[in-house]
Amino acid sequence: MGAAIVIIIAAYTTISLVKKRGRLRLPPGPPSEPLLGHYRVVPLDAAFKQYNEWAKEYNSDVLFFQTFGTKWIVLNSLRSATELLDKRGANYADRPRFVMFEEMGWSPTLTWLRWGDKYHIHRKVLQPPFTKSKVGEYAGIQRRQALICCKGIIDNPCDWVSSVRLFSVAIVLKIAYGLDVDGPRSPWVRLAEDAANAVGKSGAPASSIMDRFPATRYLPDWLPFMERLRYARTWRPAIQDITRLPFEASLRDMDSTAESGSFVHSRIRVWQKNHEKGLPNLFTLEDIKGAAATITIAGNDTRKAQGEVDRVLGKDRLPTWEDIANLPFTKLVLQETYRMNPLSPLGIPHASVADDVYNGMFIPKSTIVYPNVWAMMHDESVYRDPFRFWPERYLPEDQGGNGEPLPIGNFGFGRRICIGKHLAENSLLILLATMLATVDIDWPLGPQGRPTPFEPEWSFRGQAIVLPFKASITSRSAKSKALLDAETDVL
Ligand code: HEM
Repeated sequence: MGAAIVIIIAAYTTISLVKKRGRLRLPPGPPSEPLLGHYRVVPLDAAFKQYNEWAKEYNSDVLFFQTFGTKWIVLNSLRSATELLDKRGANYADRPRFVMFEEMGWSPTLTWLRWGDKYHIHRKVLQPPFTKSKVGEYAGIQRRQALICCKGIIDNPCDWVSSVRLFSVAIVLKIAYGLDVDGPRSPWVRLAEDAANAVGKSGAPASSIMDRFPATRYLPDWLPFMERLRYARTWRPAIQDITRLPFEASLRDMDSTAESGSFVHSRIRVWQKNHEKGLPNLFTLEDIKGAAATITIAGNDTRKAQGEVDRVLGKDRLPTWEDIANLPFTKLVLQETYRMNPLSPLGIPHASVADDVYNGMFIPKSTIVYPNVWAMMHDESVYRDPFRFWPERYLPEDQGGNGEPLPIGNFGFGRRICIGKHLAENSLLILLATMLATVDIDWPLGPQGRPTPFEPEWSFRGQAIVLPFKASITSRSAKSKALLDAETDVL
């Protein structure tokens, strides 16, 4: 019975596609399997690398795939991504349905919402607190957490990962809920980390068997090919906890009048006012909960940069926000980090609203669109020696650089571009500048007691997540340590 349904869906999709596209061709792609289409052809791990290989093999920056009636294309060049997702943005502003994330227990959240009224309300509420000018209000929190992070790294170098986790969690929990996180062992850090891992290792968004064929979400999860349904159900409590627990704690704070300017507190005040006046609340309490969780989930040749930091600061103080403008090379280091390892190598997929034609290729309505950001950032025709970490590549030729363009796409494209871009960039810049001023990071010591280079390992199941690695971490100098201790003592 199940097989018959699959055959009917596959036949129906093929016939309607042939009818609609007339003489236009679909973008090319590798051969598919009978019934399953490309389901087993695309690898779960590091799919972006395989897509990049296929783009070369089929000599096309746009590739087409389908399975169980679900169609998707992959954009492997910046040119196609800008043309479709930016210039024709209105037609590509939708998202596919994220069935696996529904199964994981997500409430309505901006990132996964389909294009429509609910989406517009969420974006209207969530965007203003994160505009370029508004994020300046979080500068104090960010600098404070950068200092705490660097002190933690120096005091406990073997567990540098916990200090970095604390940095990102403490900033977003303060902004979203007004919560203070008191150290790397805080249960809030664990909670946010679990939820980020649940999403980050769940595979490229909208690519599970449930996303391709939603009825499979009702199958028993012990079946051998339902690995990702098992994953979704295992991690469901983590998503439910991150949505519920900080929200409840934030409401308790509000009751005890320890109110902050946090996102939740200000939205609850709006909600209460409307409620008292008998006005409709389009942004419901469930929406506030989901939006705050979104902020939490959504929310890195250093010696040369160190030299720049030293020149700007001298050695008698630690970086402040005023210094950031004078650290152009440090900014390039950050850009090169984005380029080498984009956090979401296949972005977060968009979906097309209506049929379209690009370079003579037919793109049907409701096609899922993945920008292969990793391929764009490793394009040899744009970046010479793309696997080399080389921040100078962006400098003009007369300054010893290569005049290459800054990477585009790490924060997405078009109407769905990341709302947290400015917040994230500021956080990373102040952390990087503070690290450069206070910490020396080198290769770990090998058996002969000498620094030994190695390649860190990555998890590429979904987001690109570097696995914890050992490094030799020391304070840069007694003076920088004393400055750090003095500043963190008074926090
Ligand atoms: C380095 C950190 C971050 C990176 C690399 C990143 C990257 C991205 C990407 C690739 C997208 C998809 C854009 C698209 O669909 O084309 C996105 C969307 C989004 N990001 Fe971020 N993000 C970061 C930090 C943040 C932070 C701190 C927040 C919270 C304030 C945030 C909130 C969002 C939201 C709400 C969306 C969905 C926008 C929509 O669908 O309309 N992000 N982000």
